Amino acid sequence: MAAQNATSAQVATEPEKAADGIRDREIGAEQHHLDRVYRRLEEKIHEAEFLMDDAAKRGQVGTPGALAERDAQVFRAGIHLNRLNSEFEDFLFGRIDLLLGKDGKKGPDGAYTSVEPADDAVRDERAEIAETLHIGRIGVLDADYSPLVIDWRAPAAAPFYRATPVAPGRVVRRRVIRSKGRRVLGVEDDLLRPELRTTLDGEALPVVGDGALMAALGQARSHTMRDIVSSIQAEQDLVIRAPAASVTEVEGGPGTGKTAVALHRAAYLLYQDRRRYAGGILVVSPTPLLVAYTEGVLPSLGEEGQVAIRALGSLVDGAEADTYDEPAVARIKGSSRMLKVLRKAARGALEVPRDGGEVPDRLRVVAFGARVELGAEELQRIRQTALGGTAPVNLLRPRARRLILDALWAKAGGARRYTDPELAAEARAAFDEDVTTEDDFLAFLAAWWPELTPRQVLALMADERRLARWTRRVLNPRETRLLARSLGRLDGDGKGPLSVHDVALLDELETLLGAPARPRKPREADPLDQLTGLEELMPERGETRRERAERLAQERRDYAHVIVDEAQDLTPMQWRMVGRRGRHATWTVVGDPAQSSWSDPDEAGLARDEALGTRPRRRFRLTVNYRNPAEIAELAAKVLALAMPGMESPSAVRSTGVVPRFAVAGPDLAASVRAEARHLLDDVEGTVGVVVPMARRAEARGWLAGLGDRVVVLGSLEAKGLEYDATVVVTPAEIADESPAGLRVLYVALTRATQRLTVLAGERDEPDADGVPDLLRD
Ligand SMILES: Nc1ncnc2c1ncn2[C@@H]1O[C@H](COP(=O)(O)OP(=O)(O)OP(=O)(O)O)[C@@H](O)[C@H]1O
Repeated sequence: MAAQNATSAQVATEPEKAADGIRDREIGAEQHHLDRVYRRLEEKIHEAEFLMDDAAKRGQVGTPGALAERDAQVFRAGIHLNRLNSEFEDFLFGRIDLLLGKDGKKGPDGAYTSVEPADDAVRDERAEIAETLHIGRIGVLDADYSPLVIDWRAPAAAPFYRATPVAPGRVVRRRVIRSKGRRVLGVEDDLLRPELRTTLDGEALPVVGDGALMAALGQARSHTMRDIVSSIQAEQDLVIRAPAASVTEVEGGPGTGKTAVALHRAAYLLYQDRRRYAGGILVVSPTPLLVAYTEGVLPSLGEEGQVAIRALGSLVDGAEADTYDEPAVARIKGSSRMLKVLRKAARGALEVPRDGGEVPDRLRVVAFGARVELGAEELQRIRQTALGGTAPVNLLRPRARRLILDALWAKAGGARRYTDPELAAEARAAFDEDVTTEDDFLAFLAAWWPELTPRQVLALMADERRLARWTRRVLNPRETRLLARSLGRLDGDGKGPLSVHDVALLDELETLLGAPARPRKPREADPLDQLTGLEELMPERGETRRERAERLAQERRDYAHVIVDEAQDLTPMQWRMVGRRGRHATWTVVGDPAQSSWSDPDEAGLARDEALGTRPRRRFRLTVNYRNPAEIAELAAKVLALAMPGMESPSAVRSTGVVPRFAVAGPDLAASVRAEARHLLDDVEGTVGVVVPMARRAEARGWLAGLGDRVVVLGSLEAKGLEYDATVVVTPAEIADESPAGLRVLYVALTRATQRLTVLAGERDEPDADGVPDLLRD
């Protein structure tokens, strides 16, 4: 049998030989073009180097502006060549052959702008190719400014992605070119106007291969995501190039390319309006695993540094959370009810003694040679008045200080002593000076109105009795207990492991507390201050109020565009956190309600609406599943029907002919998982993901030791957005039972594989004789 195969592989038929000949010729043609591109780039570098050299030799020849321009040219050319040589394996990846355009107008990239062909471009099924464009990751112009390569994001490249046989526009043939370094390795063609196959210009237009998409989808997966720049599909391209105004919302099932599209959109926006977006695009991702998986995509598109990809647990500076609360706790922490609790906590924290001390209930000072005292009630009243403002608690401290001085001044009878306003102001200034330089007063203030950090307040919430005062009428006693217990991980200063949901609470507290004031720089007393009584409200460091506002805004980071991936998973509190980072931003929000692990979609929807504000929204839907073969998608659809009855699943674009495997775990679950993972490692070339219930995540880490780094184990919530050549989904019923959104989490787990899926049933799955779990039977 093997010998027979070898023979048939060696002897090619005549048509095969002819096809090989055409393929070689076409590869040769593309190689020729690529060589030309490289020659041109080298030329540009030499040109730029020469200019620089020349400029240096001639000293100050030319204006400084011209010299800077030359340097910039050298710099740009250098970057081009560097990228070409090192980063971009397939720098030049596409070509379109186009009919004559309707109006004959050309755009800035030298290509015809019209999408539609001229009326007489096709006559009696004959036509001429009027234009051939090569598409690449960056644009290159020839010496005569004709386009050698068009940037994939340029308008002229759009037909490469948008043309379909139903609406081909001017495109006759679309070609994907595969290359490595400077060598063209292959070409794959789609003929979009099959009627012109043999009649173009009187000659055949050769068509090679089955199209690039299938080739891309069949490739083995690694631990990092690839860009899809050479095979973006029309419905995806519409999203990528949607105008940036307002909010772009994208929904689509698993594997429809939402993440890929969102990242390509970031690159597109930067290309479109670099000035506006440079340094200001934030991509919010649900997990650090997904950040690690996707962060290589933008550099591969030539965009590095301008886009911040952050996991929800790392959005707040200094916090790096990747632990998960148990579902019941996560539900409390994520709910918008927490806002009320945190508001009370931020203010109530002032009343909690710090560092083993007490909150003082009286203030005694000596001023003008007399003792003046404020008692508990007076202090309480002052606190309430100060807290009457809506400003953040730390920023109300100067107001409280001022109110105390006022009260002391009144008590000391200061106001009565002077009738002349000028004298009164002077005396008051001296009084304030006396009081505020007393150590006792400073110690009192530090204890009575301490500057609070978000972490400290969070830690204070770990005391159940105290927390109960802040959760009254908002959380029930059981919820209060769960919340307090989960925060017990933190020490008195709030140090300790944070959960992903804690981070949104920290961010909310930061807003409620305000940044603690910086150490004051002693400054000359301004007589006007005394008169207006405003000095305490003036900011530190000699900043104006406006400067301070700007500094605070900058510290918070306001982005120009915010992309939210897996948006269905954001809790209301997380929406508030993300919303604060995009108050003036345009947005791209991608997600799939069917994959939501949040239990109350309506509550999250309201928070999302609030974060996005009243900006107009443009909605898109992606309908094709590029990840899962039909056999896997079909199985997952059974869970979808249970999780979200009536929700349509996306149609899978390919099929492998291999149905999912069902196995039943033996008494030693670890051994069963290992055996299944091993099987799959033999079956596929790339990665294997083992998805376990969250509760088994810790124990499962040891199960696969020694199997190599192609296989990874992850908790069901961590599987979000990731994909593997093959997956083992362990004990589906346990995953489904783990939280109110468990069925949707299971749907996510079942849709991670690009080739093979094994379902390993446990006892709770009630497998039938074929090992099929109850949940997955028809
Ligand atoms: N046009 C395309 N060409 C080639 N591959 C594609 C294309 N669109 C999507 N893919 C591939 O399909 C897979 C799924 O894409 P992606 O992860 O972006 O989907 P998703 O909608 O975010 O999925 P999920 O909702 O499950 O997280 C990826 O491997 C991606 O590279």
